[in-house]
Amino acid sequence: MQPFLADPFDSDRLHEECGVFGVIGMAEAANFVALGLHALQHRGQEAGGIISYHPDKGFSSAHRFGYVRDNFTKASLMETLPGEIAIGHVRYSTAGAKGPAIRDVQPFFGEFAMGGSAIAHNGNITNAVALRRELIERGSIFQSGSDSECIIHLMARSIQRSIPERMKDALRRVEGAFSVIAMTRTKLIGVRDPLGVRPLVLGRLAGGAYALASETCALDIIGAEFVREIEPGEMVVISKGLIESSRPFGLSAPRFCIFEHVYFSRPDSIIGGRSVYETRRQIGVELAREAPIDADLVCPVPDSGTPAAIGYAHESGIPYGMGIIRNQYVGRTFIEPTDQIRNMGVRLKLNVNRALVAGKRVVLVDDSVVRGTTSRKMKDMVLDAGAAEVHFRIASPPTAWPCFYGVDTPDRDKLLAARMSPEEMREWMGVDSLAFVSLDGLYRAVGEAGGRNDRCPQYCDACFSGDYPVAPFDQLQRGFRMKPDPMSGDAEAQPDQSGYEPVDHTLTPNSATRAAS
Ligand SMILES: O=P(O)(O)OC[C@H]1O[C@H](OP(=O)(O)OP(=O)(O)O)[C@H](O)[C@@H]1O
Ligand SMILES: NC(=O)CC[C@H](N)C(=O)O
Ligand code: SF4
Ligand SMILES: [Mg+2]
Repeated sequence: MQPFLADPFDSDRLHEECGVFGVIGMAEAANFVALGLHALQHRGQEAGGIISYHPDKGFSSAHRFGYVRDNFTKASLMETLPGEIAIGHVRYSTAGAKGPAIRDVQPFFGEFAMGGSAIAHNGNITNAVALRRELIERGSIFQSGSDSECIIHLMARSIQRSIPERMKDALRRVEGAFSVIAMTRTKLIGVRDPLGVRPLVLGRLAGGAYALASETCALDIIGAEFVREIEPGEMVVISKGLIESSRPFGLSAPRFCIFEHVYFSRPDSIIGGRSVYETRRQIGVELAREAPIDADLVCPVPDSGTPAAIGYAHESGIPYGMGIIRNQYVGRTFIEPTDQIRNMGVRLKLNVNRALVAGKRVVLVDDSVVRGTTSRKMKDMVLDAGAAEVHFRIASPPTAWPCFYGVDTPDRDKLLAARMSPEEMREWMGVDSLAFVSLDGLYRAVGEAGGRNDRCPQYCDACFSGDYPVAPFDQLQRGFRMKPDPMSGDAEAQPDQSGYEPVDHTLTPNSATRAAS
């Protein structure tokens, strides 16, 4: 039996995608990092790590599997992480060993001529396989199977004289998505890729201390004031209470991940000046306008479907109720269950509130459909409980393409929307009606009144549209076929509405990058 297994019941879902946090200028900085990582736990539950620096004791590090609360709360461990500067990482892997491997857990550390440096990366490097091959051929000795380790080796090869300059050199060679927090003996560094696919924010604490975090909810937990987002393509270097900003990359139009608004970020975070909760509620409003239905009750699939269900109920005037109750104690640290328990699937996490749904025409609202497992099982459970009708409303467009930018997505042939039209999905789920918010509706909900600008999309929405803002180099090398560009005149080559074409499904982000390690 394995001591730790990522949620055995959702091995084929979209998984979260790492959280990063750093503090400079606070005594016992590692304790603040532990709190920040705890607030970011939803972004990765596989493992976590913290590195700190103390002038007398040098760099110290701890990497552990499992939840932050089970590891980084023990005084005996936290005492080993002294100093006023520290960074940390919670991980859901997109690369590296298949199965838990402590050597892949971040932050990573490197010793350079001008001193040590540690980095923590959220995102996924789309040319990591190629970079790794090149680096190994030139003599680099990799310690892990992670894509993120390439950054340390590229820094080691740079001829620049300071660590921030070496980071710039390194990151100019890296393609894909990265929000990186780094530290030296005296500096805290934050940088976002030119498209700003993944989030990163700056916070201020009393006495000239600063924090960098994936989301604002992690600033709230330590009482830091939100200052601003790190801009796409920006690097900030914080030292002695001063912040230096630079733009190491050429200018590009930003393409923030729209799925952060739909699902990944916490609803109490603020992204792009917008409350994530309010955006999700607004998606529900758009859904109710686009896909109205005559029904008696609107129920969220908790927790992630809740704000959209509130919006749907408000806009439609149909009463809202908690027809599905989530067991808050279902964790992700189960030991491997027997097949019998595994087959119970979502039943262990979600249960129907029979008294509420019996005899009613129920609208179930969820944030996304990936494999369709949740929706299909929920429909059965709600009907078993005596509901008269079940209608599904989904607060995102059909997820038909894998993410190569830091979200662990199932193989493409397991994505329901890659194989079926919405009507086929409805039939397969066995529900009375099924509707997804349109891409334009989603864009309106995130504040783009005119919807999606197809010529220059305002967000990354590749998992819905197949329009990848950064060509996934390693994947293309391994046979992944992108949807033909409609602007190039090849559009007729598309086989169906979702753009599905059978591809080599062994080449998912994980297996592809893992194969190289
Ligand atoms: O179509 P499927 O393959 O079933 O995946 C979709 C479901 O997965 C996610 O929930 P999940 O239960 O993983 O996590 P949550 O508790 O954060 O909503 C998402 O919110 C959907 O409910
Ligand atoms: N989900 C992430 O952001 C993962 C970061 C990095 N690619 C890793 O596998 O560890
Ligand atoms: S492909 Fe989807 S999940 Fe991945 S970055 Fe783009 S919008 Fe986000
Ligand atoms: Mg869910």
